[in-house]
Amino acid sequence: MSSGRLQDFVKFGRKIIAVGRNYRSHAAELGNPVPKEPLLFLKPVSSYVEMGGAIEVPERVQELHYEVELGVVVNGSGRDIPESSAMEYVGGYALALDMTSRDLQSAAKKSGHPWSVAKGYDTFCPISPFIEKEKVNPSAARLWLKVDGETKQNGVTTDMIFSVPYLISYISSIMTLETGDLILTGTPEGVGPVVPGQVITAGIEGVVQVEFPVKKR
Ligand SMILES: O=C(O)/C=C/C(=O)CC(=O)C(=O)O
Ligand SMILES: [Mg+2]
Repeated sequence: MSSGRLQDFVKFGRKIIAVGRNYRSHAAELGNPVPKEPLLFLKPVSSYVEMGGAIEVPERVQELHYEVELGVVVNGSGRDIPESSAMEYVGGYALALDMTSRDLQSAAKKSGHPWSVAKGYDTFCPISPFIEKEKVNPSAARLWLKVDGETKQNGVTTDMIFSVPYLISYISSIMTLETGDLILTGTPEGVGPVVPGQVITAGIEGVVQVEFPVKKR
């Protein structure tokens, strides 16, 4: 697949595979145990919103949280990928927000239900433009997020429990990874609520910055 099309992963990618609790600091702030193996869930590609769009708060959602994350854009099709060759399947990166209805997620957790509703509404995956592979060190990228100019998250991917190569290998042992798929690698500490009227800015230090207003759906 040409790199031109890879840059359009938002339109052509088939899956958003998200990793939960991949930073000890975030697991601790929500009172969750540190996972022994990656905790995976899927978000629909219909949840993408690109720069110029807005994050929508649905009527049913009482507490919408931001989570800044490093996204890994897959290039190539692979299953059972060894960790040693996993980086060959990285086409590039993106900065993403794993927007989460924390109230619906808490209710789902109590009932033993999946997180698809809490994580899957339209606009719940704000995304930066495609970032070339050479521009990001996935084991030392600083992620930051501000709400109305006030810093809320500031973490470094060095603190991930499971590294990008490990995640690629692990995920491909379950489902085939395909060009344009996006892996959301989890959020560092500092998650919290946003309401309509606020503006989120976020970035990978020295690489990319995004801005998304929050509005009512
Ligand atoms: O377990 C919880 O209460 C919440 C976990 C998440 O939402 C996990 C993530 O999406 C993450 O760590 O990035
Ligand atoms: Mg997340």
